[in-house]
Amino acid sequence: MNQLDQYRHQINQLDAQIIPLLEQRFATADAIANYKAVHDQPIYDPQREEAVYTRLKEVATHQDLLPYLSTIYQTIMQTTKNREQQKQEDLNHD
Ligand SMILES: C=C(O[C@@H]1C=C(C(=O)O)C=C[C@H]1O)C(=O)O
Repeated sequence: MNQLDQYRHQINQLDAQIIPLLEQRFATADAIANYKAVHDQPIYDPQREEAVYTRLKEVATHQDLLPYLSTIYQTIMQTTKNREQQKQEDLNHD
């Protein structure tokens, strides 16, 4: 294996850890969306999203990566909300 292949192997292994964690995050967001539906609460919670960004700053060990991590979290949270919205619409149309 040349150096490039070794690095890519390392990325594959990291992705194999990240993907199941993202799957768990979506599953937990499903549970939250169900709770919110039962308790008549909106899917979007800006205060909670601010708290997620604050925690990101606390947890990140490479502060120079924060803008990039923030972009990733924007996408994760937007995707989560889109998915939960879609699931609710599907349920309402059944
Ligand atoms: C999952 C939630 O719902 C939405 C999605 C969030 C997320 O993906 O972290 C955060 C806040 C909400 O806009 C939640 O309220 O915790």
